[in-house]
Amino acid sequence: MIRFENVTKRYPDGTTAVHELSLEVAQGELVTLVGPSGCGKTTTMKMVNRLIEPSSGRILLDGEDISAVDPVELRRRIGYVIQQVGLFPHKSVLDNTATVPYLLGWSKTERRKRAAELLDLVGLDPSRYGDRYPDQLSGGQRQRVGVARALAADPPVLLMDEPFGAVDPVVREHLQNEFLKLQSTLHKTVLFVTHDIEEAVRLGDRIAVYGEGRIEQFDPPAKVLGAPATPYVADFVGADRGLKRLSVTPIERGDLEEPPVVHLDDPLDKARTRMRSQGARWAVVLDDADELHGWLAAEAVDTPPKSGSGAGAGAGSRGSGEAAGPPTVADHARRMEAWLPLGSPLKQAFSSMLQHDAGWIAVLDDADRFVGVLTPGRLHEALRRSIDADERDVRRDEVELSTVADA
Ligand SMILES: Nc1ncnc2c1ncn2[C@@H]1O[C@H](COP(=O)(O)OP(=O)(O)OP(=O)(O)O)[C@@H](O)[C@H]1O
Repeated sequence: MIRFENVTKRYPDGTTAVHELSLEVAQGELVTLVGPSGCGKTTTMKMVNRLIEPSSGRILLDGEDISAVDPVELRRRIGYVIQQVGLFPHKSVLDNTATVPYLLGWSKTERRKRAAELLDLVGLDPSRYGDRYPDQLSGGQRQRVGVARALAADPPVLLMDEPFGAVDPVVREHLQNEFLKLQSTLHKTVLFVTHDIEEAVRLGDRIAVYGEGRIEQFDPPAKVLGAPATPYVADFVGADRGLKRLSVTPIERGDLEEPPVVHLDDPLDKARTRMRSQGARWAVVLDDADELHGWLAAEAVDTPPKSGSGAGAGAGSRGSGEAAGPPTVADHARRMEAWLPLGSPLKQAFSSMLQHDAGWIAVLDDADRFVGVLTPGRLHEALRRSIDADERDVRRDEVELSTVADA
């Protein structure tokens, strides 16, 4: 979708901001450009909407050389979001959002309708915020208006230059998550500049790590963290890259343990037999609808209270007024709050274990069915697996490269 071919930008004072850059961003892909201040990220980005012209090389958009496209027409196809947002202070939020539809000559009704839709999309209620002025918004809300405005004419391409750079870390994380959610439905082709490696890792399908004016590595986040291509990249991603990697490695089925599973209405004897036969100290408890209820500890099963005592921490404990039958799992089951969907990052699993002070967390599939549990040991193995996979990839690349070199 966006293709740089040997693009160089030399400024009149002799500074080479970008040197022989070749890079391809696929349709619907989000590529983050990350690197220290002054390495040429913004220059790269501004060459795509022709705010800056390359000194040599060419840039293709959807196969078309952009140097032949009228810049105004080109910019209609490209949404642009910058750190200082650049909202018009004397215009309402609704009118700011409708800037591009206005320039495109849409009727007032059409523009306002579209602007309202977009404000909704970025999480701002148009009836509450539409008539406000930018200085009546928080920094995070202004950034949202910036994103809504960039999306107004539904451009296939978005350029985002440190769009969340000016807000505090908590708001930033919130905006990043919202943006990811938005991107998962809109599938724009996005070039996203940041100097924050955490942000690059969290958002990017692929990351281009810039050294001075050139790309040191262009790979998916897990690979940049797991197998930095050069000492420069290793240094840039930081010594704690193993930790950062937790946030880009998803929980897979193969990572999970399968503890004994019992149901709330199972007799305790049956649960005991099942747990003993698997040598387990606990079992996962499901309700009638096969949904996760919680867990059952072996101690509770081993030393059951006298029948009919109604003891137990479980939400399913029966009231004292009921006829006392043989004890069931419900009498002793405990609620379990620590669960995550399959595919969640390992980091979330780790933080959930800490938050709930749990030695494991339950993992559910898309339909909320229980599939297994992740334990600290399995989490470590999952991390190891993803590092090993990348090392294998790197070795394969080396083999391919040397084969090409030998040919
Ligand atoms: N108009 C200009 N004239 C001369 N040099 C420039 C001009 N604009 C940028 N530069 C230089 O080009 C290099 C790359 O700048 P650029 O703004 O692309 O970097 P960046 O990676 O986006 O930095 P930052 O993260 O600080 O925004 C820098 O050395 C900068 O000083």
